[in-house]
Amino acid sequence: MRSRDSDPDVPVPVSDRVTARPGLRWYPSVAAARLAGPPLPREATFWLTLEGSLTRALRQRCRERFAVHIITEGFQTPARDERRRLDLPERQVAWVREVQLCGDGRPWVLARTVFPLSTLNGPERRLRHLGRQPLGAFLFRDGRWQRDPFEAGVIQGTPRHDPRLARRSCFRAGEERILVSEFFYGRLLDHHHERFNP
Ligand SMILES: C=C(O[C@@H]1C=C(C(=O)O)C=C[C@H]1O)C(=O)O
Repeated sequence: MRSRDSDPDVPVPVSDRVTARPGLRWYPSVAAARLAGPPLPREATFWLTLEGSLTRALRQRCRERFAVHIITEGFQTPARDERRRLDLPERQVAWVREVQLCGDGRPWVLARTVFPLSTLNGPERRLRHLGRQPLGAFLFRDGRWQRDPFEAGVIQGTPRHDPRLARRSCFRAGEERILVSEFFYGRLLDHHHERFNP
């Protein structure tokens, strides 16, 4: 498994992962999260339901530079709820990529993508070698990949600037599918998206 990509601009601990954080609860939709979960910041709906590429939306909000910071990439056994969404057998490994999408040197989104082994054939072989190229550049390029509706995640009991909200959905292309989970850091949620700056 490749370790963290050294990037002096983004001084964040490698352990900064939220997938297993105890305070994380998933809801079937943003509406369900609003009904049953704690009050959500006004900006939550914008980011949790944003259609199209999140990368593109974040790039538009950067003053200087956007960067993908690799936290880890490698073969792992996905979490149980991830295996369930991808219909993977109990012990099957998958290719897992965790990155931070950073604007002007600060992490804005922690993204975790689970690629079943069956997806990594043919042209999708390159998905194991994305490096600092954002996954969105590949998924939104040719309309082959369609996205399922979002689930909304709420992380309670977390420090203000850590990820507090999340979304996840499957991208599908024929029989292939990948699960993309995106965790939004507080600094993205605390600013009105039109006037957002880090
Ligand atoms: C799916 C997209 O790609 C983004 C970039 C990712 C990556 O580079 O690993 C993962 C998920 C997304 O936040 C997107 O831009 O919407």
